[in-house]
Amino acid sequence: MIHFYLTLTIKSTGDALAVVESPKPWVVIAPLALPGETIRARVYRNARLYSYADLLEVVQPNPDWRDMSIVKCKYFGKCAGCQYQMLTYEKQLELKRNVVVQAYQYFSELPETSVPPILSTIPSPLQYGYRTKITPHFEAPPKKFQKVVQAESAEIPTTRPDWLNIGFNQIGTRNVMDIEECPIATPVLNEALGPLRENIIKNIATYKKGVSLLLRDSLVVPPSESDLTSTQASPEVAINGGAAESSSPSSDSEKHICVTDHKGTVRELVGDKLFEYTAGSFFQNNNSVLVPLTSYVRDAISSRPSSSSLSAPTHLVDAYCGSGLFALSLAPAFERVAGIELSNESIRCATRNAELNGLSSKCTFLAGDAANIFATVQDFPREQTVLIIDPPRKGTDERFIEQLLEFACETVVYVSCNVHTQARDVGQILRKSEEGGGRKYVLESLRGFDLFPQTAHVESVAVLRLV
Ligand SMILES: C[S@@+](CC[C@H](N)C(=O)[O-])C[C@H]1O[C@@H](n2cnc3c(N)ncnc32)[C@H](O)[C@@H]1O
Repeated sequence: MIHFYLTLTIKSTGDALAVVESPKPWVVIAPLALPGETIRARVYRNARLYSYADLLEVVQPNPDWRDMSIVKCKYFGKCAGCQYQMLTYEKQLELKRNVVVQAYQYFSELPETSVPPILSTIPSPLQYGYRTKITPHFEAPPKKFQKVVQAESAEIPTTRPDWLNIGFNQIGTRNVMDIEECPIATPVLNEALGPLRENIIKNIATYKKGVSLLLRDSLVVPPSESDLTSTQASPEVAINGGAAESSSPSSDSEKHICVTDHKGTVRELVGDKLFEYTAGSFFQNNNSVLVPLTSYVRDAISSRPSSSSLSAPTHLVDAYCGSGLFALSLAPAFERVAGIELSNESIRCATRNAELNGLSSKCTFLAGDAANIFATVQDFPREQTVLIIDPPRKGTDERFIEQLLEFACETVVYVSCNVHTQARDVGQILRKSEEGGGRKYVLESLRGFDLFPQTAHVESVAVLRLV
């Protein structure tokens, strides 16, 4: 393959974009470069409308933005996990706000007047040491090694052989990089990673296939009722750019362990609610920001315009509910709560979590496609009902949107880890709701949450009201 080496001037962040003007305008995407920088890059793949390049050297850094002295990870720049460690945390939050602005500008197809000013991004209380789940992986041993093993003349490695990399993907490739520690993961996951790696190295002869490991941070024991009231997390947040301090736990209920079995049970506290879920199933990966996130959604629901003559909402529908994070965190403020989720296992956990938190009498959880929820909540009073949507990255679908519009509840809160599909869906909801000529949905507020510090990802919360 022939590689093209280029000097590029960067125009945007995330995976940075540059435009080569000659012989004809052409977009090149390079990782980790910042606007205003000049970089040397090597093109390694051409798509129909653009090319991908490796960053070889930052020829002219952007001194206002780039500060390599604050990078905390020795793998930064090679590992695909983080993109923003060279930026101050304030700058990261500002860039994430811009991602929300641009997503609604380019993907919602809404007129500017329908999109409210995007509010500042809510920071994560922990900016390092926050990730409660990591999934390092390794490839199958090479055939040559497997043959030697079969011939029983294998030398069992005591140190890691050169071909064995246990870690995460290298930027822009499917090659695994060897990773011994991950500063964005919680302390207990980093403590567990070393012994886990040693065990794999010692037993590598027994592996015939590549493996994806799972490490999840869990509380050791369910806290007792008195612990639940005394360990309520503060919703306050700090921007200090510092690593997570691992405070010494004062009771068993504050001790953490690493769960590696996909079927094992993981326990987490979010404020005064205890959640248990199966390690292999979905749960948000940054516990430190979950109280600010769920409190924000609760406050946004209740802060209706003073002109509204409606009484407070009494019914909550949580579509794509997982093991009940939003449904159960918000349940105390509602008379009835209904959740739906595709995964049977998550629904089993949501039902159990309702019991654990004494909320069974008002909560029901159903396994199935999200759009099926509407048939089961026809008796909910629409003017007092709130719908929360938190779909996977691909967003929701037409069937769900059709039924949402027919259901026509007063408030919809759309939470998303992919603001681009959220913008597309919100645009569709607003446009279609106008078609009826009666009441229509408006986008009341929009703001990013930083669930993933040091990366380019942002969680977005959109609040829609029927007017
Ligand atoms: C981003 S997660 C949100 C889960 C939950 N709200 C939380 O914060 O923990 C999306 C969830 O949607 C579920 N899901 C995916 N497709 C679905 C569908 N068509 N209908 C219902 N749930 C679905 C996934 O299993 C996953 O648990």
